[in-house]
Amino acid sequence: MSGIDQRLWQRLRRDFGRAVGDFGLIGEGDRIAVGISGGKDSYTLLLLLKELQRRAPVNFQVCAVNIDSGYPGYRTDIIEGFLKEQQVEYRMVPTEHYAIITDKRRPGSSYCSICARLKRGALYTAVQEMGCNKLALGHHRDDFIETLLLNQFFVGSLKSMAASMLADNGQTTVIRPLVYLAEADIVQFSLQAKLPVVCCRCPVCGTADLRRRRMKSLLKELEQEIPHIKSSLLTALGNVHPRHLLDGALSRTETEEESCA
Ligand SMILES: Nc1ncnc2c1ncn2[C@@H]1O[C@H](COP(=O)(O)OP(=O)(O)OP(=O)(O)O)[C@@H](O)[C@H]1O
Repeated sequence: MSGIDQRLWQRLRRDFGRAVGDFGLIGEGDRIAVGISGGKDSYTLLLLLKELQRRAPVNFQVCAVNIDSGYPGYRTDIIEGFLKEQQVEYRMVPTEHYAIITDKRRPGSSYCSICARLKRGALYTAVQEMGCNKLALGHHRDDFIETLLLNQFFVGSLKSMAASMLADNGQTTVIRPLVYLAEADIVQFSLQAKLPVVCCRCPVCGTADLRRRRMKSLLKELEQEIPHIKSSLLTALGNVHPRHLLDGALSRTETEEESCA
């Protein structure tokens, strides 16, 4: 790609390819819809999938889908322009989500969680209608780590996200091929590639998710002292020792010797 630091581009491709391989994210004949929000992550995801398509030994198709939640000022025209330029099959889905949320939301309930739930439903429907078996989302390494911390700090649960998981509709496999990509690399790439990033324009855009922002700043602080903290936390997600947790429902297969490491 022109105008891009080649070492950065190689790193993104390497991390992306490693995730695809480690989690078996793409198979022969897959038809993958990329959820495109107009943000840096999903644009980058689309470009990396297209790049992989050119050199992968397996044949798969890539298309794109955008859900317009109906917030005034959301520049879907810019998103559509990008998708046209990329010569990718796409679907723009207008919805009444904004009106529904305004109408139905109970005082005190989270704006973001209702919006996300409606969006997810619309995405699954569109993906089915487009004949796709997979939906690719742009969550990256930092999203995984922050979600892990958020669940521990505020929910009392030990979980993050899956790199590959069958959706609740029982039909669509949701994949997250950016799991190994550092957000800082995606930011750099999006600037160098001049990606046409747009904001969703929801009423809480930029002010919501104070807790996630706190996790970000906490990790940044800790990184001064523990430079490898993010890679260690991500590794921890794939290195679980059920016997050393307190959930009685987990199988107790680990030996005592392993548990003393
Ligand atoms: N309006 C939308 N239409 C289609 N897909 C979406 C939309 N909003 C979010 N997604 C998908 O869900 C992923 C996670 O959404 P989230 O709102 O957390 O965005 P984000 O972390 O800011 O990422 P991005 O930079 O891609 O917006 C996105 O990367 C994208 O793949």
